[in-house]
Amino acid sequence: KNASKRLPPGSLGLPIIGQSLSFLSAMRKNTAEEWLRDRIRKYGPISKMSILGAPTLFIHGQAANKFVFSCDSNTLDSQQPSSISRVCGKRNILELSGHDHKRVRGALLAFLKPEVLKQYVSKMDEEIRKHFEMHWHGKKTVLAMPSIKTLTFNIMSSLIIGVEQSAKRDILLQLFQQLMGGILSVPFNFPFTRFNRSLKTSGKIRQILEDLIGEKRAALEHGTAFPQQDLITTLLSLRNEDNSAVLTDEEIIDSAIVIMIAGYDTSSVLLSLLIRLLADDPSIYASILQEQAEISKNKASGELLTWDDLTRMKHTWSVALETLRMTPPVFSMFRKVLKDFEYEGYLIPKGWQVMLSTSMTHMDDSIFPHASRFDPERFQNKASVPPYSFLSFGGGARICPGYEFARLETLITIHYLVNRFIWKLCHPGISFSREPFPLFKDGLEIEIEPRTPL
Ligand code: HEM
Repeated sequence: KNASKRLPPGSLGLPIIGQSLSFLSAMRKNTAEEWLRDRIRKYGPISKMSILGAPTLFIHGQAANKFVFSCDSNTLDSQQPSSISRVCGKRNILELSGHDHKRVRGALLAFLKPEVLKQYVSKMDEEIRKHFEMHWHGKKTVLAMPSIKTLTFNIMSSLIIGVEQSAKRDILLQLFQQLMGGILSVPFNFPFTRFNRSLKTSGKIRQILEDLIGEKRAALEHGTAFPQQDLITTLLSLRNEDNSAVLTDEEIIDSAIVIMIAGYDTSSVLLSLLIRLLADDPSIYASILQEQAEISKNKASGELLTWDDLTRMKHTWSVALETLRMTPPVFSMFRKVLKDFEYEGYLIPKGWQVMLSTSMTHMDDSIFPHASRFDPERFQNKASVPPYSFLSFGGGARICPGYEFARLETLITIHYLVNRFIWKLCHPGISFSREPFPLFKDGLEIEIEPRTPL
């Protein structure tokens, strides 16, 4: 056979199931990195397998990451399980490609870019303080992970769809939690399946968002809302040269659903990991407290944080980035193969998917020296992190547009946490399973004490 027509080494396993069950079980046991390491030992950094219903090319290394993130979108594009498009809508950003993807992404960034988000620091600050005052102060123990999930949802709700503290927001939180339950499920739409429940919930959320769009459009027309009030008003206000809308209502609804999902679970994982780290490591806790106390020292009681304050939280953000390196919430990324291509002499057929592992890259000693050592100094100087090697926010045309949003909410939350509380884990040494995002089985239960009175 012609060398250029060889398929990569490895096995596609059993029909349909392939290696899915063993991979998902490793994810749950938090040993997926070992699982992939074993493959690399056996087959090298390029191999084939079959997971999540498709033949898969697994590639590892900085050059592999560069290849995937800079590949043209006619060859490789976003790959999502079909349950996601059914639940989130077929015009959501993850499903769009080429020009449509660029247009919707550009529209989202009109709100998510730093120049706009900097105006929302005080709004996030109020939301975060209120959360701690209502749910943490006066308590002896807290289930930190669910509590932080509620917090990040509330921040998203208030800034992204403009729904602030109200019965409607509580309903939306419940609906989104139900939606998440079936978003990564086998898409069989029979009564009582997780998928069926998610689809029904998605219908209810869409109705609420449709009504919201109607209210916001009217408010913009009457001048009682302003264009950059939240993401939805921003999207409704974007116009082409001929005054036509840049996004359809369907695209606005689908994008809002995806953004709410993409934004709140990932950020809550990062914050939960930080809460565990700071409980476990007194020296990191002390170094963060020192930076944060320095910032509060110059503020009057009750004064809100500003954008400038956040730019001074460099060490805290380095600790967060190092946490994301050691435990990336998104373990691996997938791309769909849209046409045959050749990779390192192997044929990769149309219809396959390509998988990259973030964790494997982050734990590669040739990229991050002494990779298993927690060292926030690596991120003090951005230039010292080699390109295509820090993948927690992805890369290329689909790199996470929520980076700045996540940075702001993380820094403000950590500021109030360390200034106001001392905490320890109720179950030291507690680990998490990946479902697919890291989930602490005990809810990350902590014992808390106030550091300063309110
Ligand atoms: C610590 C927090 C976060 C992490 C670790 C994270 C991680 C990621 C990753 C890895 C991707 C790329 C996936 C791929 O290429 O297959 C991504 C995409 C995305 N993220 Fe985030 N994210 C975070 C927060 C957010 C927030 C707060 C928002 C919204 C406000 C957001 C919105 C999105 C969207 C819309 C995409 C899809 C982009 C596209 O397809 O062009 N993310 N995120």
